[in-house]
Amino acid sequence: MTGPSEARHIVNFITGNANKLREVKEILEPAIQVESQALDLLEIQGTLEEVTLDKCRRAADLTGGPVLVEDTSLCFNALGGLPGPYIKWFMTSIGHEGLNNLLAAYPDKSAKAVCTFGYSAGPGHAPILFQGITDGKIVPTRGPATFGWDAIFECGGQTYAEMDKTEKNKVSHRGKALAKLQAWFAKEMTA
Ligand SMILES: Nc1ncnc2c1ncn2[C@H]1C[C@H](O)[C@@H](COP(=O)(O)OP(=O)(O)OP(=O)(O)O)O1
Ligand SMILES: [Mg+2]
Repeated sequence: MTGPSEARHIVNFITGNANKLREVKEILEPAIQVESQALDLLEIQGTLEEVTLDKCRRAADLTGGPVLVEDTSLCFNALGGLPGPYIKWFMTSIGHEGLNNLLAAYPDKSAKAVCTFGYSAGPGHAPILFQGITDGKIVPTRGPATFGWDAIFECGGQTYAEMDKTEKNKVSHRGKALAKLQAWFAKEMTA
């Protein structure tokens, strides 16, 4: 319960991606108010967790305050988890068709979409991670190609691009990770 005298939780979500920001707002608001700064944070090489931890520390140092960051990976099981955190560069360079072609040599088209959020209370505070994973498979493009690789990731018979927003947020890697973050914030608020 939030009374008029109680401060509502506000997060400063640091991202350069407007679509991510829209999804995060759709899921978290109104319970958690989402503010944002569009900074292009340097991303290191490493595991999904290492990439987000480093991104979160960098964002806290740059803004000097509490921050939320997120990193999205798309892991092909036949390729030992690649492209993983490097999906953005693969998307930009070879696109939907190229990503499908990468799997042409393998019967296994299964993939995992992994979303890792990092929250830090500010510079010097250890980031806390919240991860969500959705299993699916890589298919030729279906649905409007408006957000990254949405149109080639199928789960439950539909690609992310074919789902309506509410439906996608319920099953998506981002929705699952944010459910964990919401539960953590709810505990913090009552602590
Ligand atoms: N739910 C999604 N559906 C489709 N594509 C997605 C989704 N989430 C992220 N992507 C895309 C956007 C990027 O090309 C790539 C993830 O790279 P990532 O570094 O996490 O994002 P980004 O660089 O665009 O934003 P940020 O500034 O938050 O790092 O996957
Ligand atoms: Mg990025």
